[in-house]
Amino acid sequence: MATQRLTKHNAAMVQAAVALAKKRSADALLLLLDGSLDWKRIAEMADGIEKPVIVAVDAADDLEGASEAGLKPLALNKEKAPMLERLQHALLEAAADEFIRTNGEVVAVYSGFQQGRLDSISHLQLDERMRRLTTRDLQMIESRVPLQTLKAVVDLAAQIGREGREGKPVGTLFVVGDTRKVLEHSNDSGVDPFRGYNKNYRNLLDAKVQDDAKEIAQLDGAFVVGSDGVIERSRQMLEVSHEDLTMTKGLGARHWAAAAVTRKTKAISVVVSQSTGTVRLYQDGNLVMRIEPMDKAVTWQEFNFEPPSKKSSDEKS
Ligand SMILES: Nc1ncnc2c1ncn2[C@@H]1O[C@H](COP(=O)(O)OP(=O)(O)OP(=O)(O)O)[C@@H](O)[C@H]1O
Repeated sequence: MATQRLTKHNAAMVQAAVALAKKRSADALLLLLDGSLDWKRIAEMADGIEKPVIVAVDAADDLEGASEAGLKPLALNKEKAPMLERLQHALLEAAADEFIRTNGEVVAVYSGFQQGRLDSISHLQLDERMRRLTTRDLQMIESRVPLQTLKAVVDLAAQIGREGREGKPVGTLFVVGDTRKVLEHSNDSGVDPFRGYNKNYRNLLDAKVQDDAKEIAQLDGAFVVGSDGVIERSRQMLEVSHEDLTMTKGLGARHWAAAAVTRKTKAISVVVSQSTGTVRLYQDGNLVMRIEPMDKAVTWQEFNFEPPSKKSSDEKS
């Protein structure tokens, strides 16, 4: 478990962020932390803020007691990521959990320069285009696959679409549910790296397994995933006829196969397009949801510590 100390300095920063959030009537206050804190104290300090006070840390364990204190807990699982990425991720997750509106204003306090020391406060105006599918959207297609599994797979797919792998775009396909039937329509396209592993090492609800899946997503073929989130097979080529389907122009074999398999089975397909990063969900052969990659809509600027050079400011004036 990691803890973050509520030093005099950190407390003063939280107070300043609370004051700013109140003054600007922000839609939420976000505390991006390196570990657990005295949540009751934080709630007391934020007293008077009518809007959500979100506390985000990397590990879910460190958020124990936060809900009870009246705060909105957010586990990030982004320990090694650079600060701006963690902040962006926290905002996206907060929007997905409906703690904030996707076009709201948020005051965020975080350690931008030194771990454990809250040194930065940002007042962020979120972009309306920062659209993230919400649990409510997913509930509409929950019918056959439990929401928890669907959410984990869609989150992972959106992440793959957004980030790719090592700077390269990655496309992939997850076919979720009705595995027995799905496997009747699929063949190995190569050695399946998950084969032979215990179920616990194949469950996509687990962050480590998600990382493994991101690696394997670079290889050809689809993941066949059970309703419980367990990867039953990876690297599968689907063989299904798709004569009776209609498909958006420009989509290729991966998307046709994804849609077709949901016509023949009760599974839901979650496809990431390599060329655009867009995630599409198919059910009964139809497109039921499309999620655009968000990092193309939300642009984050790096901090710039250098004052503009004399020359460039002259040019502007
Ligand atoms: N029947 C299939 N089952 C599983 N995977 C497939 C199937 N057909 C194609 N793929 C995978 O999709 C990859 C890309 O194929 P293609 O470019 O035709 O698809 P696409 O639908 O245009 O997707 P993208 O937008 O990602 O390019 C292939 O290299 C292969 O890994």
